Amino acid sequence: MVNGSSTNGTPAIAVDNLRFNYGAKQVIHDVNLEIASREITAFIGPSGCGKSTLLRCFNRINDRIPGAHVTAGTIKIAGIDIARPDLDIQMLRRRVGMVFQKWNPFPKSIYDNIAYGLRIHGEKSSKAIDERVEYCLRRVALWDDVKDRLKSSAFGLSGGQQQRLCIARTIATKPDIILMDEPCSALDPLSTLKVEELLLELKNDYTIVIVTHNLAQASRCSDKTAFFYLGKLIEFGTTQKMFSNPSVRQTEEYVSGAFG
Ligand SMILES: Nc1ncnc2c1ncn2[C@@H]1O[C@H](COP(=O)(O)OP(=O)(O)OP(=O)(O)O)[C@@H](O)[C@H]1O
Repeated sequence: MVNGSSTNGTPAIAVDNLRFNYGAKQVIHDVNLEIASREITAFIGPSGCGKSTLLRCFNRINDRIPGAHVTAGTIKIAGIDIARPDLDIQMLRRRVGMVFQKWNPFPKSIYDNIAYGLRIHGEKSSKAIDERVEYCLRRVALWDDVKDRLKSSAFGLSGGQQQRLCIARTIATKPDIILMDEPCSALDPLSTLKVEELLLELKNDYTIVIVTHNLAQASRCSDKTAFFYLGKLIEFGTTQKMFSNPSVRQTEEYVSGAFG
């Protein structure tokens, strides 16, 4: 069971000597990484370097891909090894929520997009559900836009609003960690800015890990940055240092746009 957020200095996510394969092909090579609570950590690196794969290891969503498997090492969430045989996977995915590149609201009303997960997790009180729906929509700055059309289809919202609805849906079930895989890459600049503002607000309560190709976004939003290349973690540090004075030449070349 993943139980509660990390406290007392325990990292929100601790990756220890992780190796990961798709079939016979190794795509993550001996990664060691500690992600602190209540921070935004950005994963950057050229296409195919393993950012999304590593992100998807954190809630074991890769388990759904035939042949995809961890071959060595461990991942601990709030100190709990998520490979434990008795781990409750549904609980893990509730604690470690995910937002995808292409927003994917359910084909339901705006209200039901959020209420659905609450009901699935056993909430029966309609008053409690109403309150949670409003709270989540306020947290993502959507409430004022949608409060008069909660029963309308989520598909009637703009792309940026749908993505914020998906974030609201993710926080509805009170995760500790939110994984975001290129959440803004299909959004226009204004919607991107709104999501970035939202991330900065949400990090007061959640640990956020974001995969992004947008280096300006990583430098604007994140506290820490991890740079990956060919499945290896090349450098990890404060975003300020990673972008202004990285220790490794490859990092410097990547953040300065020399390759990737
Ligand atoms: N389902 C899969 N089956 C087999 N190989 C895969 C699968 N998904 C990804 N890979 C391979 O694993 C490696 C890492 O891919 P991954 O998508 O994690 O990288 P990434 O850094 O997130 O790339 P991008 O920025 O393009 O999304 C790549 O070589 C990719 O081709």
